[in-house]
Amino acid sequence: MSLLNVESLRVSYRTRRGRLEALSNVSLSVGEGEVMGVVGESGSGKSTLGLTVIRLLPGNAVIESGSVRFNGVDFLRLPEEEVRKMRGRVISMVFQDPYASLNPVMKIGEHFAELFLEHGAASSEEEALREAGEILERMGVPRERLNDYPHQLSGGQRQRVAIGLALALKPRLVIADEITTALDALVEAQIVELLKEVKASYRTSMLFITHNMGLVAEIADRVTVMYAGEVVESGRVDEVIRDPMHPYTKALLSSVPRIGGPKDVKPIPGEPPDMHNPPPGCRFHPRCPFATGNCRVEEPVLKGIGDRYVACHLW
Ligand SMILES: Nc1ncnc2c1ncn2[C@@H]1O[C@H](COP(=O)(O)OP(=O)(O)OP(=O)(O)O)[C@@H](O)[C@H]1O
Repeated sequence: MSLLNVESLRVSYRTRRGRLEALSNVSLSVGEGEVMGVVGESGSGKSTLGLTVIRLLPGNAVIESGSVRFNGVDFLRLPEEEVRKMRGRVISMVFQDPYASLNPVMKIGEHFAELFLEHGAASSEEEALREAGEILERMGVPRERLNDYPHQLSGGQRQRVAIGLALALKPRLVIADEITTALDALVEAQIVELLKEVKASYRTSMLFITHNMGLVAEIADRVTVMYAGEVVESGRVDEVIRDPMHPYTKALLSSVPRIGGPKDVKPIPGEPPDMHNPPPGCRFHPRCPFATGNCRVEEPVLKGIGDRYVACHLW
């Protein structure tokens, strides 16, 4: 059985313009020690998925139906108090902006000490700081930085600290949401290297959310491709990259420069739909070069072909 099982998840937001369905019937699973890439353009529902899994959705979100099973337990039905105890210890999240996990008026060391003491993972502040120093060094940040405030660090170091905090209590699942997007290319490459080391040494499962298929290729074992709140394709990363089945996956792959791949990067023509009013039939049909009449009226269902899944009438 997988560590994380998301089944037929439907999540909407109440907005001034009415109800917006951000996730429509989304299913995926993440195995023990596995990195699942979740990829798609802005607005496809990736962050909503991550926030649902760790139960940090904003107040205007409504989980309409579906389930999130974590280690066999129905996570969406657990009392908030239990979820709070699990956050950080069993499941944690790293955001695009490291300040989402860092308090500007607390020293780096204090963040770790608070986390360890709150979860009973250290018996004294000295022990917590000793442990924190080791984690920082594993993250490639000098131990002396424990005495600094977040603003005294570079953007890359701040993100390393946020990753260290997320891993500190050795959780079983880390959700990483666009964690390199705000960094320049060089620092991004260093963080990707760090994540590869983390993957090899911590064996933590990861939901790696990104709009960049190139990063998925570097880090993930399997990938779930999302478009307009739906899963359009999933499978092993190497297979999906070698032989993408969904026209959207093909377009995503041609829109990123890859090491050794073609240099002529083609942006995906058109725009993702207004999610208050998504198109009928296949949501990708207005941008799809292969769309037929059927694609405009009938919604494709996700079909399994071996261990690959694709939602496209062409298959
Ligand atoms: N708090 C909110 N209230 C209302 N609508 C929201 C809220 N958060 C997200 N949405 C909408 O839900 C849809 C999915 O957004 P989400 O942030 O999950 O997508 P995403 O793929 O993570 O995109 P991005 O990379 O831009 O964050 C979008 O149409 C977005 O405008």
